[in-house]
Amino acid sequence: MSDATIPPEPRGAEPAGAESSVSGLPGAGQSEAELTGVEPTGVASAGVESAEVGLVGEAARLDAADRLRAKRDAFTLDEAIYLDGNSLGALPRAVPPRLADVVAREWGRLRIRSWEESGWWTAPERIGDRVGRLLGAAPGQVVVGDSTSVNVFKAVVAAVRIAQERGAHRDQILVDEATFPTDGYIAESAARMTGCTLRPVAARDVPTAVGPRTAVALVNHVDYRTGRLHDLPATTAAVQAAGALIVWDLCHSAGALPVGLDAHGVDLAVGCTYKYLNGGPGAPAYLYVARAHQPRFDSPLPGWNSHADPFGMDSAYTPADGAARGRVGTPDILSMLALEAALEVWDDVAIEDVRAKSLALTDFFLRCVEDYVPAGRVRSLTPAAHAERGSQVALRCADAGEVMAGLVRRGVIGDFRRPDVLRFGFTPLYTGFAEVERAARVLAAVLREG
Ligand SMILES: Cc1ncc(COP(=O)(O)O)c(C=O)c1O
Ligand SMILES: Nc1c(O)cccc1C(=O)C[C@H](N)C(=O)O
Repeated sequence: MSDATIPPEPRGAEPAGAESSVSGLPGAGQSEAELTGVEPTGVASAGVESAEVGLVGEAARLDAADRLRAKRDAFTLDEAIYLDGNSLGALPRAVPPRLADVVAREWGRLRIRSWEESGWWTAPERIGDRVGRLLGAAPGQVVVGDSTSVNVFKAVVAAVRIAQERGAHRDQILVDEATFPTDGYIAESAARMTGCTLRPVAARDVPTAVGPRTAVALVNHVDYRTGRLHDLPATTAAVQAAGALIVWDLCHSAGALPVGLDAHGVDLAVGCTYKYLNGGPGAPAYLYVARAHQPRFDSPLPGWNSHADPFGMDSAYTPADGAARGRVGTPDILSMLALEAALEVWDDVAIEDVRAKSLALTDFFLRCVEDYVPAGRVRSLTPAAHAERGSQVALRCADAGEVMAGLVRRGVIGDFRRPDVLRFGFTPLYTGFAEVERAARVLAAVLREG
């Protein structure tokens, strides 16, 4: 980042233990007016400044009380304020040495022996169990591999097949109408392949839209655009009461909040590992098939890796038992073992603590935005109610593209979703409250400039 600049903390704010926001940054030494484009003597500035003093102090107190604070050291981060972990999580420090060992020793020296001696062959299920723990799934139900898109395909087609065994009249797939596009595209193709029709409905209306003709409902746990958290227990119960199956896309909830797959009796779920699980760009995704469905899980992609005896090289397909039935072809070992190393950071972390901090971070950001940002410039699309909020804040803003570019220039990394959404993701393992306050302060400065 060549020109990361953060408006200085207000005079009088000396947060004990808080990181310095300016020293060492390219913006250090510039006046507030130079950084923000606002004269500090202005009326608005004076009002904002007194609010800042309180919020800077509060951020310091929240950071000091944060039980997850030390986890930040487990990641490679710099002076930029990284609020894009809901797109690509930061690099865990454990990954580079582990990958170096995998390449030099396991691949370089052990070569083909590593499939067995280094545990490569069983990595999809082993790492699946590790992901499963964070999703509330008992061992043996999650397999890691492929992309989320591919796992959506496997899950939806297999779920339709199970539903149609119950009754051939089940010929509708419900899909969350605001879904991340890939789920919609794949559900549409799955519908054509299985003789179903696709019915887009709002996620909150799935419980009332589901009926005797529904085979499957495919719903996002957290909406990628607004950050709205959908009601997984109630939606799952309603879909199942109608005799259909539910498939949840957990991309934006895994690693951010408790999901409770087993506790809520979810049928199938998919998700990626490169967001809050920090598995790296293109890290393998996962597929959860509840144990009760595994014997009937009829994969539309029955590759040799999911065969009961892969090295039997039999021309007839016999599916493996358990989660391995969700495998397809040779696992992407380098990415998979990078993910395994990335997951070590979770070993002593309770997802409930992560959720508590996530809500505190998003609450605090919303308050700072409310206090700092000129009235009427942004509107939050993210629900205020905790029960309806994931781990991101989405702000509607007319000139969102330029505003996000301005934020990134000043070292606040969020993302822009067309046409008018500023998205800020909060990763409790490495995001601090002082950063949140500074991000809101920079946002206000960029908006005043604009
Ligand atoms: C909800 C959701 N589903 C699916 C995907 C994409 O899946 P894939 O990993 O196949 O690109 C994303 C993000 O890219 C997403 O946010
Ligand atoms: N998967 C991504 C990629 O390969 C490039 C850029 C962004 C992504 C994303 O994950 C986007 C993300 N799912 C979203 O919520 O918008």
